[in-house]
Amino acid sequence: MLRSISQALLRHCACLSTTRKTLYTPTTLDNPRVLITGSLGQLGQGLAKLLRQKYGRDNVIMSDIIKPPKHILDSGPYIFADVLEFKNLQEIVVNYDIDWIIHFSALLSAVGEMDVPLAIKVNIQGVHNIMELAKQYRLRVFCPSTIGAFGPDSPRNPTPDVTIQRPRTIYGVSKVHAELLGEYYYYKFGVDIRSLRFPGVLSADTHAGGGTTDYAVQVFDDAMTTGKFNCYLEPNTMLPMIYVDDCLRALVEIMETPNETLKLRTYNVAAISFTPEQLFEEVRKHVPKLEVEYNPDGRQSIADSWPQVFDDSGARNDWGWSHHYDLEKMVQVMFELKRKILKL
Ligand SMILES: NC(=O)c1ccc[n+]([C@@H]2O[C@H](COP(=O)([O-])OP(=O)(O)OC[C@H]3O[C@@H](n4cnc5c(N)ncnc54)[C@H](O)[C@@H]3O)[C@@H](O)[C@H]2O)c1
Ligand SMILES: C[C@@H](O)[C@H](N)C(=O)O
Repeated sequence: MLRSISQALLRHCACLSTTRKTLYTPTTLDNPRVLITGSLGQLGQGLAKLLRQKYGRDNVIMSDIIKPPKHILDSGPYIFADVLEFKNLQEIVVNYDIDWIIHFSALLSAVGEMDVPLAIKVNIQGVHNIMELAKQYRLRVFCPSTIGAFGPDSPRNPTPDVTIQRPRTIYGVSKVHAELLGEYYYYKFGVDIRSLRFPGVLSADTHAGGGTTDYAVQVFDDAMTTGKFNCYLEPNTMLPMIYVDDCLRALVEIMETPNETLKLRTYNVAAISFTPEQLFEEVRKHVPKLEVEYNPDGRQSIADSWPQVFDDSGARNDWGWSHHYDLEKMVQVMFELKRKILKL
C-alpha cells in the first residue's frame, strides 16, 4: 500500500516537472479586475482610489473583515473577505472574475507581538490561502514585504536586496515566509507573485495600523491639535520611510512591469531615511512650538533591529523605480492635507 502511494506521488512529480511552467498571466492586462484584501487599512484605501482611476471603478473590489464607512461604500464595490476562509475567497474570485490580488491583510509589527497566534494565522495561513488561490485560478498577486523582514544580523546601512534575513518579530518572520513561499510558487508552479519591501509609510488621510514606524504618521495629528508629542522611539533612531504616493506608485509600476524584466520576485524600495529628531525639526518649520517628550517602549528594540538605510538599486536598475518625495516635500504635503482633513 505504502509503496503504491509513493509510486503515485512520484508519477505526479514527474508529470509536474514535465508540464511546468507557463506563467500565469491574466489575459486582461490592460484592464485587470483586482481584489484588494485588507483594504480598509493604511494603504488599501489610497490604492483602491489609484487603481480605480486606471482600471475603472467597478474593476477594483475592496475587501476587509470590518464594516466600511459610508464614503467607501459610495466609492465602488466593497465586500467582506476573510483571508482565513478559503472557500469565501474562491467564491469572490469566481463571482467577480478576478485577475489580480493585492494582498494587504496583515497584523503589523507592534500589534503582531501582542497576539502572536493571530499574527501567525492572518500573516501565514492567509498568505497560504492567497497563493493557493493564485495557483488555482491563475492570478497575478502582489504580496507586500517590509523593512521588518530583516533583523539584527542583517547589514543595516545599507541593506541590500539579498542578504541575511533573521527577523526577531513574528511580523518579520511571516514576511520572510511570504517572500520565500512566493518565490517557491513562482519557480515550482509558474504563479506570478511579486513583492516589494516597503519602508514605513507616511499618509495623511489614513491611520497607521499598529507598526513600529507609526510615530512618523501620528506626530502630524498631535502637532496640529495639541502641539505636544510623546515619542516611543529614541531621537536618533534612523529608519527608512516613504510617502504613500511613492509607495503605491511603486506597487502599480511593479505590477505592470513585464515579467521578463524582473530579476527578483522581491525588491527593496526606498525613498528617504530619517530619525525622529530630523522629522521633528522639519515639522517645527510648520509648528514651531511643537513639544516632544521621548519615552521609548518595546518598539525601540524592534526599530533597533531593522535597516537604517535601504539599498534599492535593484529596483532602480531593473524596472526604473525612483521616489519623488524627499523629507521636506513630504512634510509639506502632509501638512497641506492634514489642514484640509482637520479643517484648520
Ligand atoms: N503601512 C506600512 O508602513 C507598511 C510598510 C511595509 C509593508 N506594509 C504592508 O502592507 C500591507 C498593508 O499595510 P497597512 O499599513 O495598510 O496595514 P493595516 O494594519 O493598516 O491594515 C491591515 C488590514 O488587514 C485587515 N485584516 C486583518 N485580519 C484580516 C483577515 N483575517 N482577513 C482580511 N483582512 C484582515 C484589517 O482589518 C486591516 O484593515 C501589510 O501587508 C503590511 O505588512 C505596510
Ligand atoms: C515598516 C512596516 O512594515 C510597518 N509600518 C511596521 O512598522 O510594522
